[in-house]
Amino acid sequence: MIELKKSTDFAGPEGPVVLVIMDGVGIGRNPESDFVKQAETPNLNWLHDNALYTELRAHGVAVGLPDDGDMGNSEVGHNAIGCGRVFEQGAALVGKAIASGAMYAAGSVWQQLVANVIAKSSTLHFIGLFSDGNVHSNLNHLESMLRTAKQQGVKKARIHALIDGRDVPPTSALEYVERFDAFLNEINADGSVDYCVASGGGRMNITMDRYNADWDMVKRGWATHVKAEGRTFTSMQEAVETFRTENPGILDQDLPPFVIVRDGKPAGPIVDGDSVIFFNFRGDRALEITKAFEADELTEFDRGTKPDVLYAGMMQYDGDLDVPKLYLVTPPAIDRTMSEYLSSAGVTQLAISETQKFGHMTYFFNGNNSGKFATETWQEIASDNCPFEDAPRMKADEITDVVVQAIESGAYKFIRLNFPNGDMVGHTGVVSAVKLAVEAVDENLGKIIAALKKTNGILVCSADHGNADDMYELDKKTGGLVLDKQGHYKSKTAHSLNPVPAIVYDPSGAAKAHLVDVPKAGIASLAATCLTLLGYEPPADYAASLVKVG
Ligand SMILES: O=C(O)[C@H](O)COP(=O)(O)O
Ligand SMILES: [Mn+2]
Ligand SMILES: [Mn+2]
Repeated sequence: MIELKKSTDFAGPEGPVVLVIMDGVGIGRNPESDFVKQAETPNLNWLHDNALYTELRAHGVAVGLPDDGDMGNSEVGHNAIGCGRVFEQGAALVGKAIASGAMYAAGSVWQQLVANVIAKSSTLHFIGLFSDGNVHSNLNHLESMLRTAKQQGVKKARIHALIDGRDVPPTSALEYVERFDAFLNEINADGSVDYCVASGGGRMNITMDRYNADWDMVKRGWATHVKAEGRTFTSMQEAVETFRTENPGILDQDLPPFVIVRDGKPAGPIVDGDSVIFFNFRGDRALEITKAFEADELTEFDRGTKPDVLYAGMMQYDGDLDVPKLYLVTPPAIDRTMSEYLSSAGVTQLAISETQKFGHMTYFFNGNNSGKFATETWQEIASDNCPFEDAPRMKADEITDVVVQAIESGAYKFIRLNFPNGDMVGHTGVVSAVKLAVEAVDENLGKIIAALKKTNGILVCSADHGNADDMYELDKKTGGLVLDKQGHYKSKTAHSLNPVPAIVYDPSGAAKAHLVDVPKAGIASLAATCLTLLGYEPPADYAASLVKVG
């Protein structure tokens, strides 16, 4: 049984502590590409000057990624914030399991998948994000698995490639296609194996929906990968080039689905007896396609006859639901989350966001577990299914209405919320909309501050990683902004490597909070900060609180 100790310095505020995660709102380094700076943000500006303000690391090893060249992301960010500690995550763990050979060892799930296709002379399929963004997947992992499959006697492999452009530059698909074609040429060269791409499409068009926002994406993915139904091409390169000619300006993430044909037939439908690996390590966008492969009954769409395959995920995606049944790498054992501690102390908690980030504040925040603790209430505001550049306010106003009511009701001592705008609109690359998105967050922050003033609550405001603060491509060598042929800045849709703000505002002053020096502080310190402000002693192994009280 875990236990949270009351602080002897401060009994906690009269009103609630409200943790606001401004998804994708970092602190930019280049004013021209920083659309947080360029937005009108009177509330953030005021907080910067009048509240406790510091900067936190939100990328690389500070959030459990393999190295400091890795940008932050929502999974590792919300895990760190909610769990108060830094755990090595999918990107690092899969890399290590491959390097040590543990992933392929005798008795492993990998061995079961390989044995299945060898025994049945069937096909080993790989579905996943065709990327080296290290957010959901890494192409290095796919290439390692294909090499190992060849060594172990797998004759036929098919790859179903979800084109990225969201964790990597927006129209970079052909760079990955070229790299992978060269890899396939090499691996197929001695004629002993037949490995090729069978289908694919843009990741925001097929397969990788999350949080039940749009199951039609999964339906299209199923038709494409499993049934091999759809528009046909002879190569992935031909598909990408054709779609771009037909729709100039289309981003990779939105590319339509495609099926590859060889000798007039689809190259790789998924059929009875095959093995299937979903090679993304991150869970949010893996859970729905996993359900489509695993569930006996599926109500979300008509799958037709489900092929009888051996299915595995790269990792376990949900520790509470034990999904998927088979997985290649064990995720970090994340225990004693802030939600669990608060629940053990009887502290009432509200978690809220709109659909696109709802699981971030619940499932990710609680360490990739979908179970709810006793004192938690979860509230989801339905997201619109529209291009977010057309509706940059998203549901920020609606989320805030509920939060303000929750603050004023006195029903919750701790409220946590995520405003998706900076991130979701940031991923579109449309900078005029990004500005409006950040302004919507700022305006709603103002309403939350007003409610906290009325109730003597405390605001903790931060972000999980940057995005809107870095909207143009940077030259990796010089760090300067890249220009396209017309001399314009090149738009960027991925997250940034920038730090994020951390703000503590206690309008009544009851906590007598002051900042303490936490060397190399990262966003994991937000958990201990919230616990301190609620009047508790943070657990000894949590990353240090940013404030002292009393
Ligand atoms: O899944 C996504 O939308 C992107 O790959 C990463 O964005 P997120 O980490 O902010 O969700
Ligand atoms: Mn995020
Ligand atoms: Mn994002």
